[in-house]
Amino acid sequence: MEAMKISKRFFAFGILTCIAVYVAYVKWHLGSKPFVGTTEGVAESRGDKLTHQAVTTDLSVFYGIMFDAGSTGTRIHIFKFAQQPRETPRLTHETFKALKPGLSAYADDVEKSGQGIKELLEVAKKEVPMELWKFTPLVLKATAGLRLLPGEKAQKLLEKVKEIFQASPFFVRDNCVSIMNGTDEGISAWITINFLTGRLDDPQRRSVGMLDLGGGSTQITFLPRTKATLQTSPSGHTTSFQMFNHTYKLYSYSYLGLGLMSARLAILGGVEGKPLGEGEELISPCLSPGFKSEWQHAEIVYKIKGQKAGEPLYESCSNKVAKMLYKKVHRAGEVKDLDFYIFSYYYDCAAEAGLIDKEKGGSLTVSDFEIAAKYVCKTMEISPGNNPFLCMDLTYITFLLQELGFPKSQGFKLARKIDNVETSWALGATFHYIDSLNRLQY
Ligand SMILES: O=c1[nH]cnc2c1ncn2[C@@H]1O[C@H](COP(=O)(O)OP(=O)(O)O)[C@@H](O)[C@H]1O
Ligand SMILES: [Ca+2]
Repeated sequence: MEAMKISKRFFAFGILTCIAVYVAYVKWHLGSKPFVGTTEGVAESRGDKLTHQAVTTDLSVFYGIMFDAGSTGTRIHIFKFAQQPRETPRLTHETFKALKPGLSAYADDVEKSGQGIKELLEVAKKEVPMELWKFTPLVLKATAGLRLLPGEKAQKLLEKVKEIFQASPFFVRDNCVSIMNGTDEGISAWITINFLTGRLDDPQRRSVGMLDLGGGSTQITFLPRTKATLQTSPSGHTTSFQMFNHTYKLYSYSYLGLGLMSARLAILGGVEGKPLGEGEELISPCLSPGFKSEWQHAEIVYKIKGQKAGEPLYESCSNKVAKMLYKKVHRAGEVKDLDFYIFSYYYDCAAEAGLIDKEKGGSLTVSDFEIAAKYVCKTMEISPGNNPFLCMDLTYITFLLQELGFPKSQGFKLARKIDNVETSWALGATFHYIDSLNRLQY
């Protein structure tokens, strides 16, 4: 694969420094075995034999493993970095594998939760050369699924994962398994997208914002250009973070319960974690009239039903969605002047509706979602089709984007991968983690 250059200024310098310190750190931490594929400079100081080895294997290779324990699935990202002597390191490859359901589905059967984690760890063992296993950091971060679970249940699941991680041959620290807070999730995804589009290392290029629509929560993150945005934001909506000797002041907020699956439940009138009573069913104006089925969410099965035919489906559904979203979302004025990438269920729904190519992604406006919602809802007045939720989902997205402050004409970019790397928070979080190892040293 064509390698991507991290390169230039602070970012290149930062990553160089932090990898060097990180190597020093793991060597110090784990003993003094020579580091395979060490750089020429390091090897020279270690005597003839190693110098010779460095000439023949002059490429340093580093890996980082990040598990994304999302509400609807668990995914492993294995990142490979390469560094030529005296050159900046490059992200050269990502291996990605996803499993369903998410960790939270095993809340009442913790033992079973380990199976998927072990399966994904096997992928890492195949991908990372054996001699680098113990230098390769292994981390799991959980998002909305575990945030929504009672604390004790979530902790038990995390303990189980930690046990498995500690028994693995990879480099694990005490904080290797955690629930990530929503702001960090947004920041990490923002780092990923700005890194992959080459904006982090080029101050001349304006950064892009990002919107992620998960199953349980949804995030908005961008770098404000006006002071007014930072000054008028509600508390908790702005954040400062440091990475590679640079401080960023971002607008970032995660709405727990407004991920697509949680939103479906709220639109249907259900309550998270609460099963329906005997004979009860959820009747929705967003489902095809007369449609009847069962829907499972967070391990609970709900009986669901469409409303009797009457008002046009899009009108009745949008009234319901607007009510559900009323006063839940902050409108940041500046967003209409910025470029945004949108991820996850925004992408999946757009692909499902045929608005973008499933593989290649594309560009869409809020209006495109609205037109698709109106069209799909119209067809659902006759038949539920293959995806009985599509009218609801597209209507929800249309309203959510407007509640966030985007006008109908706003365009968005949709990309699942850029240069063969998943556009997920995982890469940004890996950079951040490596940087935190760096800070640990000083
Ligand atoms: O790395 C990824 N690559 C592709 N899609 C992803 C990735 N991570 C999450 N998704 C998408 O995110 C959505 C589910 O969100 P998730 O399960 O992460 O919920 P959460 O973020 O609310 O915990 C799905 O559309 C899934 O395809
Ligand atoms: Ca997610």
